[in-house]
Amino acid sequence: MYLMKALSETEIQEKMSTIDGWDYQNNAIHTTLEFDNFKDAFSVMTRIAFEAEKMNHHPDWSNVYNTLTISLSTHDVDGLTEKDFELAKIIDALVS
Ligand SMILES: C[C@H](O)[C@H](O)[C@H]1CNC2=NC(N)=NC(=O)C2=N1
Repeated sequence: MYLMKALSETEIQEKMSTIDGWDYQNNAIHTTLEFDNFKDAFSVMTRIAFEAEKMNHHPDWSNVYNTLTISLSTHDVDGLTEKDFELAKIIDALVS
């Protein structure tokens, strides 16, 4: 299995400036999304799930009613890779 290279701290800072509304903390990037209701939250989760499956890159997330909390990291390298930022951008596009 080909493993992507974990990004360096400098590369992470650089990539953080290309996404809005995400925090970098504990080797992962995080966001919280709020919707009008549970149905909207779960509908977006379903759409994200299909994209994640296509990429074979899966979010760590939790949902409480209308709120979706997402953390992205690359478990295989125990860090952040291009894929995390790629998925973050896909998520942002889905909710914008
Ligand atoms: C074997 C399988 O391809 C890997 O475990 C994939 C699946 N989805 C994944 N998702 C995330 N977020 N990180 C990974 O390292 C990862 N690895």
